[in-house]
Amino acid sequence: MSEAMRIAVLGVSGRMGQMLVQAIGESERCMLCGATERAGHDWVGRDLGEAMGIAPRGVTVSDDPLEVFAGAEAVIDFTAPKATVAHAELAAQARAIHVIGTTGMEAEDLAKLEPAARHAVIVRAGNMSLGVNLLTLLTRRIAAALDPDYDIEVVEMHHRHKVDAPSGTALMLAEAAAEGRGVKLADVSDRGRDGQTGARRRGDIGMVALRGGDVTGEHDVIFAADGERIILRHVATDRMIFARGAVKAALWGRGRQPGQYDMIDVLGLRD
Ligand SMILES: NC(=O)C1=CN([C@@H]2O[C@H](COP(=O)(O)OP(=O)(O)OC[C@H]3O[C@@H](n4cnc5c(N)ncnc54)[C@H](O)[C@@H]3O)[C@@H](O)[C@H]2O)C=CC1
Ligand SMILES: O=C(O)C1=N[C@H](C(=O)O)C[C@H](O)C1
Repeated sequence: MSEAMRIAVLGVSGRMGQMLVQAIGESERCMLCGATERAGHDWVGRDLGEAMGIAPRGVTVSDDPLEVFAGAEAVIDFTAPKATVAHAELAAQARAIHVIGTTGMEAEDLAKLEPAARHAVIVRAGNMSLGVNLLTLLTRRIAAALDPDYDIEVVEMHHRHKVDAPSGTALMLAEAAAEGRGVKLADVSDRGRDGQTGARRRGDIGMVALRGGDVTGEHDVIFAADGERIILRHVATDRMIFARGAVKAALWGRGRQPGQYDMIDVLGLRD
């Protein structure tokens, strides 16, 4: 049996960071070797287990990613866009597999991942669950089968703490719909209608974001025509689906060529 993969969790005190600690603990194929938080965070310098209110883990939370990356085969990053861009450069230097769940990254942030991917494996997805990745395939297929008389709208709802909109998942689903239609999302996307918008343009793909309460993540893709609607829906009720997906991605990355990959690659669903 091959050696357990040494994985570090970045942004460990976060909603996803704590889930990732749990998901790594579930697998015999990997072990937690390090954890980071942003400088000034009150978990920095403390034993991770003690900070989480569980038994001591023998891992001290660090605000020095370079030191942590040096001892890791993979790092899992659900933090914030600028932090993730900085992490990518360091992961490339350390030749560590970089699993990125962070959403809200702008085109300029994504462009900065390209040089890093020449030296390291990057697996990035706006949603790491099996269900949503399957839904992207269905969305692409249905969009390809229907003409633009079927108006496509992506509606998402998340908890009140979410800081980016539309969600990474909504963007994945809208991209899949555009791909199915053979158009560029940038040319047809209609985000956040307000005021005198005029009538809906044929062929547009709309995205709407709702925020409230503790909603883990809900996404509908609606194909609306005269006389009928098709609605594809994914409802996440437990963040462990994302954390387990991220751990799977890290393990999948072992021995791969440097480059950028996504969960469709990890799940073996690319056609
Ligand atoms: N791809 C996926 O499947 C999923 C993606 N996400 C995305 O993951 C990100 C994090 O989500 P949550 O955990 O809910 O947010 P959160 O705010 O609870 O956690 C983010 C953590 O990152 C830390 N952080 C920020 N800058 C840092 C730095 N430079 N170094 C180390 N740590 C740093 C913060 O202090 C915080 O603890 C968001 O972009 C969210 O949309 C969330 C769930 C699933
Ligand atoms: O911030 C979240 O919580 C989530 N973010 C991801 C997104 O932006 O789609 C994935 C999931 O929906 C939860």
